[in-house]
Amino acid sequence: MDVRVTTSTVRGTTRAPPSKSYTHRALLAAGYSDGATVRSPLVSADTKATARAVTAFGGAVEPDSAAGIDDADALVVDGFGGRPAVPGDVIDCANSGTTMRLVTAAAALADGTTVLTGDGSLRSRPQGPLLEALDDLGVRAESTRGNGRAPLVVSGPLAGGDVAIPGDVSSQYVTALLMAGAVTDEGVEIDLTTPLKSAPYVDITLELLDDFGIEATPVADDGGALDGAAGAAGFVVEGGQSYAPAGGSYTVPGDFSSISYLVAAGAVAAESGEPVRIEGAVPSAQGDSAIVEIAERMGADVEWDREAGVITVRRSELSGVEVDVGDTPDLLPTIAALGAVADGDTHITNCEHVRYKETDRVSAMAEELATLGAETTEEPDTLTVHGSESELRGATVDGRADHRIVMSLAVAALVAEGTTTIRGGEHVDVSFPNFFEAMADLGMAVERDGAGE
Ligand SMILES: O=C(O)C1=C[C@@H](OP(=O)(O)O)[C@@H](O)[C@H](O)C1
Ligand SMILES: C=C(OP(=O)(O)O)C(=O)O
Repeated sequence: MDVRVTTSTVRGTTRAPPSKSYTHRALLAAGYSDGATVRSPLVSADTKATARAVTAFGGAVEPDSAAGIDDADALVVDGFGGRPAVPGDVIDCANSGTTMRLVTAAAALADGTTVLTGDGSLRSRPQGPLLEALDDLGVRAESTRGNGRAPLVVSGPLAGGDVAIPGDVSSQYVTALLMAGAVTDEGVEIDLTTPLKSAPYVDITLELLDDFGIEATPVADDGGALDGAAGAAGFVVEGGQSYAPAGGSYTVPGDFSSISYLVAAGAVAAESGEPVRIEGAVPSAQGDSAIVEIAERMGADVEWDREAGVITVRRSELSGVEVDVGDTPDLLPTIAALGAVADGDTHITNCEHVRYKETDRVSAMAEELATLGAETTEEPDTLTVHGSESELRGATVDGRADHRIVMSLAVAALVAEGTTTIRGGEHVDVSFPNFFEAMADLGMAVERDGAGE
């Protein structure tokens, strides 16, 4: 679907969608339990893939009312009690890397064979280190094409044990092993062979596991317990634990990766003197809350009332900065879009792992922002955007079938002169299904294939 965005200003109050990362984990953790309710879930293409996997393992995921899953205020999960059944069919993880990694480790617990696949993007992403780790733990875990990519075949059961895995490809391997490890007989000890990137995502996992009554510990080189995943040499999770959230339910916080587009839109295009207010910005373990500090460093007029969970942002002149995205890969497209509007160079460093996402987001942003008139320089682990608002001109850009590329280009399109056509606008359904409705409510001039404003 083509989306056309014409230069416009934004103002008013909007609400952050619920967190994709927490929803995936909460649905699977509820699956590992005897049953639990997930309140304020993100219902999107990716989280539906995790719900399908929970169902395939013998659980069930139902909306709490007759409203239907897309409008559910809560999802009632009937769990499989730590013992996934052998699925009756292939599990389709669609576009979701989180689903594929977390479900591959869950599948290893089943006493039989599970087959996992996904769309073309997901079948190009790296799964090799997780397959090797499971293989080392005595599970048959293979790529059908022998290239470390899906389709995958996993035959359990997994008893647990000690395993080594790199930390610089995807933190989701660690999350997967910790979540499954808690219900093994022997537990799992993970030794990182390279430093962990995207560490805050493992903190999200540890926070959620704690809320489900599961103990898992990051450890230092000397084996001592650490407070968080940053700088960890490994992780330990005891086996034989039971998932059960206090009171039988878990509430998902707002999503800071999604909030990043709302903050960026306000920073570049808020109506003069008028703020954009974003509700649902409650503090949690999400590393992507760094968007507030990054926007501030660029010169944005932004305030975060953490207690109220409200971010207020007004338009201001932005300047280029240097940002290390080792911990916050999903912010790269947003920062690149901000950089295209800012004055001077924005250097985004430590971003090689951002190439392993739904698409190579480093190249995608370098090329698509260049189409809008921004100069960009790409290196293996650095993207530099040589910004200047006056240079951005509406053009036809390719969203690369990647939700974050689409949403970031839409932010740049707010200030690009004339109309920008973004191809593949429908892919926002992966993480922020009502993105264009929310932006239109704030004032974005947007048309979607005859859908109007
Ligand atoms: O665990 C998670 O919820 C995620 C981890 C990150 O991936 P990597 O750990 O592969 O960098 C992030 O990019 C992804 O959007 C969500
Ligand atoms: C990379 C992402 O998600 P996943 O790895 O789950 O596909 C994302 O949401 O940006």
